[in-house]
Amino acid sequence: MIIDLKTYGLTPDFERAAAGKPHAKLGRVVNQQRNLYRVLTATGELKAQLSGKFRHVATTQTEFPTVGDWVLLTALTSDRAQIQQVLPRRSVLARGSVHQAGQGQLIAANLDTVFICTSLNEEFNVRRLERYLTLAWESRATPVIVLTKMDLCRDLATKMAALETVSVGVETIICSVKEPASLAPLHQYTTPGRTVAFIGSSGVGKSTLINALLGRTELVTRTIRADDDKGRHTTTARQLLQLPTGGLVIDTPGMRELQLYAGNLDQTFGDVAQLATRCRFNDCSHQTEPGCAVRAAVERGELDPQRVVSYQKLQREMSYQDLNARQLEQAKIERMFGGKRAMQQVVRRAKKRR
Ligand SMILES: Nc1nc2c(ncn2[C@@H]2O[C@H](COP(=O)(O)OP(=O)(O)OP(=O)(O)O)[C@@H](O)[C@H]2O)c(=O)[nH]1
Ligand SMILES: [Zn+2]
Repeated sequence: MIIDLKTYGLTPDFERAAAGKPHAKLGRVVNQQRNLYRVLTATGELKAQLSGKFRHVATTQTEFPTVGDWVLLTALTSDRAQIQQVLPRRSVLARGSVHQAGQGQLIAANLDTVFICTSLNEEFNVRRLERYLTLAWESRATPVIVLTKMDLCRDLATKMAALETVSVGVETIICSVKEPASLAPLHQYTTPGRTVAFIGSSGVGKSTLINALLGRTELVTRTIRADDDKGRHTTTARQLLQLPTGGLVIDTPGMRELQLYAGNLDQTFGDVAQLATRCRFNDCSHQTEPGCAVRAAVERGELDPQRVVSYQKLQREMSYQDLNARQLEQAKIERMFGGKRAMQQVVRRAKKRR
């Protein structure tokens, strides 16, 4: 069997990166189950594990392969191989602080587009969308907002207006699987060799959309899935699937479990960050400090106070990501009591009272 890896997204960049190792096999990770990977190579699919050296040398989570990665392998038997190296990624979707600390949990690599799905019925929530956007920007793939279940939406104009406050510079696609023509804009991102993924809360219609793009019922949607049936996938061995348009879609369990993590605050909260530069104090918390430009904007009615709350929440979470357990405890104490000494006083006073 000879497979043209270009149909699996191979680009000249990856070819060049592999050229230095002519004896190694080049392949793309199409499935990961713990330490067991399935890798598609020009001569077929191989079951692969990490080489001893790889495990020995790797120090952070982000160095390990994930679905979508291009890897170099040495074959052991006709269907088994060892992964020697992960080629530099074009993008990587992760939760946690991959880019700062290298310890985030990888979800998928080498994506061109991340479709952020949110349904136009009761699920619609701009703040949540904002967080998914942050995550997508961090990945270095291009985010595209997909508003699903248009057929169930009665106040599109209100929702679009709310959306515009956070979606600057991001294309938005409004669609419904009930109207196949509305899915056409998705196809421009799934041209041959391009890789996409769908993220968003449970039930917004990700599986339904992927099935529609695949033209077959590959993924079990909520309507089909019985209540006691835990598994969402049918017998699919691949988490990276080819679409009839020639594009590729990655759908891993991690993508479904994606927790909302903060990333580049300035990207999604550009307006707040801009205002904050005009606060009198550099480390202004925008709560009680004099000369706070952020609070002033809220008071003038120019900035949604809810947005400031989200910004501060994300800011706190971000600083948390890089702290170890002990530092976390310290930070918590500081927030509650204004420092360790203050806490000790609180404790002493409490003891005295007893
Ligand atoms: N009316 C309407 N229903 C839809 C549409 N898209 C999906 N649904 C329904 O929404 C429900 C959830 O769809 P799924 O595709 O399973 O949602 P999901 O995002 O994959 O959910 P998880 O697997 O839990 O992450 C199903 O009952 C679908 O039939 C749509 O465009 N219009
Ligand atoms: Zn301030």
